[in-house]
Amino acid sequence: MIQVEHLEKRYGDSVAVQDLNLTFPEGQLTALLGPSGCGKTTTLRMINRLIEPTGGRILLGGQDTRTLKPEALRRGIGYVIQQIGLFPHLSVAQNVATVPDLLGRDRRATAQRVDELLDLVGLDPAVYREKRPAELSGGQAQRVGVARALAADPPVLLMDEPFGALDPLARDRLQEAFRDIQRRLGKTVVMVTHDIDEALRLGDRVALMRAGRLEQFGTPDDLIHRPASEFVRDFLGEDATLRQLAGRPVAAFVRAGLPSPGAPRVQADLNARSALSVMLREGHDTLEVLRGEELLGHVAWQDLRGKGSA
Ligand SMILES: Nc1ncnc2c1ncn2[C@@H]1O[C@H](COP(=O)(O)OP(=O)(O)OP(=O)(O)O)[C@@H](O)[C@H]1O
Repeated sequence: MIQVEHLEKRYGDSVAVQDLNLTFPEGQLTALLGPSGCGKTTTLRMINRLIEPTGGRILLGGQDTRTLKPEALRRGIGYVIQQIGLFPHLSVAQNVATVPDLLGRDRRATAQRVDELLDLVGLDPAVYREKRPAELSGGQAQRVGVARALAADPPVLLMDEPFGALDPLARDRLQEAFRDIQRRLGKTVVMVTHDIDEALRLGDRVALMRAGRLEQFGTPDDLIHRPASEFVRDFLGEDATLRQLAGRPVAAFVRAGLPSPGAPRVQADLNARSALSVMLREGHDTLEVLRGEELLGHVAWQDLRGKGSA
């Protein structure tokens, strides 16, 4: 758990972050969202003391981060940025092993862990272990960056626009993979993004900032259905529910029971927003949902409308 209390960062007369108070819950992913220049990156970098606050404090597991040496603090916190900065002269495996090597961990155990992590992020170790960063696509390099951040098994991960530089397809895939990993490993993640879809889709919690202050902190559902201000409502936009539907498979809305005759058929992994489009296009308020050949059940119009966040 990371507690932020009255956090402030001033640069001369200008204030980047102002009286920020919030708690990043343990084992959850919190998205830091907001317009350009609102203080997201500054907040993130104050957590691992790449930037020193000018006021307030941050508690990590109850301990004031100012009482720790920055290097020691950072060893317990993974950090992933958009330009991940892999070492070009080292192999993928050596890149992932950077921190365990630094900590003097057993070589053989580290090698095994590297393979496990490559596997976890969806890169076949036998194929990628010995490659150099220059031989990787952007998405693959980003996966290596995530594996490297996980290598020291830090309880906390800070991520700054980690998927920002990827094309939409690669981004979707890596987002999904990362979400899975995060749930499985129970890491506490703070992720800066300016992408509303990404925040609503990946965040257990979303902290929406505006001009250095916290505008709203809550679940995606809270922000969409109970916006704390006009700013929140405007920022998320009219189609906030649709946005959230886009991030969920139609399978999440399936109910058992007999479908209406002639209902169009869709596959379970189709996103719910597209399922809604199929209903509109076909003029049916029900769809049959299949996984492969198997009928899972059906989904109805009212199950999707207004329930993007249910
Ligand atoms: N070193 C610095 N000196 C002076 N001002 C700075 C410095 N770093 C950041 N700022 C200012 O602090 C404010 C917050 O910057 P920050 O990078 O945290 O914003 P952000 O929300 O991450 O923006 P973006 O989404 O564009 O990356 C901005 O107005 C920025 O101009």
